[in-house]
Parts: sequence; C-alpha cells; structure tokens
Amino acid sequence: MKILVLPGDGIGPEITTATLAVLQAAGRRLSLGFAFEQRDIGLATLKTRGTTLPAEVMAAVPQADGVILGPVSHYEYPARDQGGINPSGELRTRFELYANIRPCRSRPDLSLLRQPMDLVIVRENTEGFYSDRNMFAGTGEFMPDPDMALSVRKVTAKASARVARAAFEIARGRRRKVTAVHKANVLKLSDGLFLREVRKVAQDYPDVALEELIVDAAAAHLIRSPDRFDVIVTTNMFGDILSDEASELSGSLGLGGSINAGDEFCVAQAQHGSAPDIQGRDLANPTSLILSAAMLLDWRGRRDGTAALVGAARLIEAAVEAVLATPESRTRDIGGTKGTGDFTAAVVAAIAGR
Ligand SMILES: NC(=O)C1=CN([C@@H]2O[C@H](COP(=O)(O)OP(=O)(O)OC[C@H]3O[C@@H](n4cnc5c(N)ncnc54)[C@H](O)[C@@H]3O)[C@@H](O)[C@H]2O)C=CC1
Ligand SMILES: CC(C)CC(=O)C(=O)O
Repeated sequence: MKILVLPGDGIGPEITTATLAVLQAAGRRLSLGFAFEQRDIGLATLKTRGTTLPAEVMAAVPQADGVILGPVSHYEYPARDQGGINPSGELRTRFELYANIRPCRSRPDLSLLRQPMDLVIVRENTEGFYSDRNMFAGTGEFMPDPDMALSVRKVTAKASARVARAAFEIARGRRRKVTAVHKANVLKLSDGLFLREVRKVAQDYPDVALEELIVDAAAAHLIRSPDRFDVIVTTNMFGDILSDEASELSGSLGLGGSINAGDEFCVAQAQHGSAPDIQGRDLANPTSLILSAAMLLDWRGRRDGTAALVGAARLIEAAVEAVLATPESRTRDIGGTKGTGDFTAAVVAAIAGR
C-alpha cells in the first residue's frame, strides 16, 4: 500500500513519526508492504516555496492508496493570495472527501463521563462555513465595511444526502441508530434542507432508527447521556465542535481517530489541531493519528477487498487499546508520565507481540 505522508505543523511531525513506526511494525508482523512518500506542507513550504500546499502535493494524492495528514497550524497562515492554503479544506473539497468520520468511545478510568460512550460522529466535510474558499479567498466571508463581517454558510441537498447515506451505512454495522444534529429551529432554510435530505435517505434504511436533536441539546446530552448516541450525522461546524467535545470527554483530544472519506479517496487525519503549546517537547499523545491511520487501512482494505489491511487495522487498534489500558504507559494528557516516544515504543512492542 502506497501512502502519501504530509506531517504538517506543530506536533504533526512528532505524531506522524510515531504513526509510521506503528504502521511499519504492523507491516513487519503481517508481512505487508507499506511504501511511504513523505512531502512537506504548511509553514515549512510557506517559507521555502511561498505556499502551504505546493501543487505537486495535490498531484501526488491520486497516485497514492491513501494519505496521512498531520495537523496544520492554519490559524497562523496568511491569506490565500499570500500562499496560505488550508490543506485540510483543500483536500476535502478537491477530492470530494465528503464524510469526516470520527469515532469516540470511553475507556475505563480514562473517560470524564459517568455513562459509557461509544459513538461515531459523521460530519459533512465539504461545505457549511468551512469550505476552503469560504475561509480564505473571501467568496464566503465578506466585509462590506471595516466594522461588519458576514459569513455565508452553504448547505446543498447533494452534500447532505451523501453524508447522510454514509452515516446510515455506518449505523447498519453498529447499533442501527442515527441522530441528525441540527439547528433547524432557527436556521430553518439551511439546516431545514439538511434535515429534509437526512429524512429522505432514512426511508432507504427502515432497519435504522432516526432521531433528530437540536445541536445545543446534543452538546448537553453528550455529557449527561452519551449512551443514547450511536451514529451522529451533522453539518460541518457542528460536527467539528461536537467531535472535539466527545474526544475530550473520552479522556483527551489526543485519543480519537478520524478519516476524511469520499467514494475514491481517503485521508487519515487526527481529530485535534497542531498543538503548538506542546510542540517539540515529547508531550503529544499520538493515539489520534495512529487510530486514524488504522481507519485508513480499514477503509482501503474494505474498498479493495484486501483482508490483510483490515487485519492490520485491527492489530494496531488492539495494540493501542492494550497500551492505553496500562497506566504506566500513558502519556501526560491522560494522566500518565510517558512521552510520545515511549508510548509509541510500547505500541510497537505490543504489535510485535513482545
Ligand atoms: N485538522 C487540523 O489540522 C486542525 C488544525 N487546527 C489548528 O491547530 C492550531 C492550534 O489550535 P488549538 O485551538 O490550540 O487546538 P489544538 O487541538 O491544537 O489544541 C487544543 C489543546 O489540546 C491539546 N492537544 C491537542 N492535541 C493533543 C495531543 N495529541 N496530545 C496531547 N495534547 C493535545 C493542546 O496541547 C492544546 O492544549 C491552530 O492553528 C488551529 O487552526 C485546529 C483544529 C484542527
Ligand atoms: C475547519 C477545518 C479545515 C479544520 C478543522 O477544524 C478540522 O480539521 O477539524
């Protein structure tokens, strides 16, 4: 399997190194060949090339079987016309990675919750407030005068329907419940359209229950009664916020895996950002990106019918769970004392069966 690796900014390079070590260990154990093609993006190429996303990186995406994308520091990027392209947004829109799939679950003595949580947030990934054009080229944000800023949020039937279908398909392999999270009580047209499409898709899945919940109540229920959720489907920004909430409630932002998936391409990406406050200090928990890479293997394996890749995903997940269950192996964000390197070494050893 050929994987394009884009380490990104902040803690990106550290957690990417950890993730590649884990993939290599799984490859050795299962005699699977992983070929990594690593390329710089972000602040590194802004300095050397004047852009955070060189054209040849985008050209390399279709040549690979999958992409591992480290977090990026887009808050520090200049405007798009000065080279600040948000790699997440650009990859998601250009390659139609319409579903951002973010599983989150509680583990004994790590979770901040009273009830168990085992859910998947399926976030619309190509529009809403966050398409790259909205963020940086000014076509979605406007300042008619220096004291007024306007943002346009785009919701289409097509994007709503395809992400809803992705959510119902995932629910079929789980507890068969989809919760559509929205704000259609106020945003009657945009979230109303999203809900209309989710309800339409639900008719094709009579075996899956559909629940509808307003986003503010959903945020509260995530804390009080997380066990009511199986699969949540929602628009881009709500999914962004709720998935950080769920991840932190599970114990840390550093725990939840995530893929950006379309029909043709898949990009593994940690749920969290580039965490510049802990950059270069061996403090980052690499679990999120490691589990994201496992999700990428699973996605590719299922799509191509390659059972060995699905097996590698399960092997990596089992090793991560075993290490997380050992208090002495935990990183600081989850109450342990280990650094990124030691945690990774423990996962590699678990994969090797040592
Ligand atoms: N997908 C992406 O590339 C994303 C990028 N960002 C960018 O990241 C930068 C920093 O944003 P923040 O708001 O600080 O969010 P953040 O997610 O980077 O960090 C929030 C807090 O969580 C901690 N944290 C995050 N990941 C961790 C990990 N793996 N292990 C241990 N602790 C971890 C950080 O140290 C920080 O205290 C900004 O430039 C932002 O635009 C933010 C979200 C997503
Ligand atoms: C809005 C995105 C481009 C960044 C983000 O928050 C994410 O990757 O989840």
